[in-house]
Amino acid sequence: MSSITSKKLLTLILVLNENEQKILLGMKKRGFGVGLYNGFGGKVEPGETIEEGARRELLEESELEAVEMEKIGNNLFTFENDPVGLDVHIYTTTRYLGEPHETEEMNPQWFSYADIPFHQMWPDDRLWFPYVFNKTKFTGHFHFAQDQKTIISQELIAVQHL
Ligand SMILES: Cc1cc(-c2ccco2)c2oc(N)nc2c1
Repeated sequence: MSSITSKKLLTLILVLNENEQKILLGMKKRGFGVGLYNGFGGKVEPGETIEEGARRELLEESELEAVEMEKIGNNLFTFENDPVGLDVHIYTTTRYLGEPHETEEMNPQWFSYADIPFHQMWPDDRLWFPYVFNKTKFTGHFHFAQDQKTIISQELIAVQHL
């Protein structure tokens, strides 16, 4: 049972090449989640919408500009003995401009849907990525042990609207 007293608002954007059934993931080069592949994203700045924040982070971290984005999910991540939860708003984009390039934060790489490196990603990803590929909107709550690696409990619900 998590007893958070505050939440940090974060974004995560997944770039999909639907024709080739590939997803663009970034290898995180520093900071929180370093050494793991993930979508692109980060904090929402004051004065920007969550979607604008997601678009900005994608551009900063991959040099791609999302033309359209679809809201696909919302995950709450909580940790044992930590009063701050992470409220992560998740988007996909299939229409984007530019080519992905390595940046200070991320080293981008395309993966076939069948070859996603889940063993080098956050352990929750393998649970909710199928919702993304099926375009099923979802809300999730993943409660982590203090090691930030082990999921103690989880809830994942398909929803009609986010
Ligand atoms: C605990 C946790 C955090 C994040 C995160 C940090 C910043 C944006 O997302 C995750 O991202 C994914 N895919 N699983 C995650 C688990």
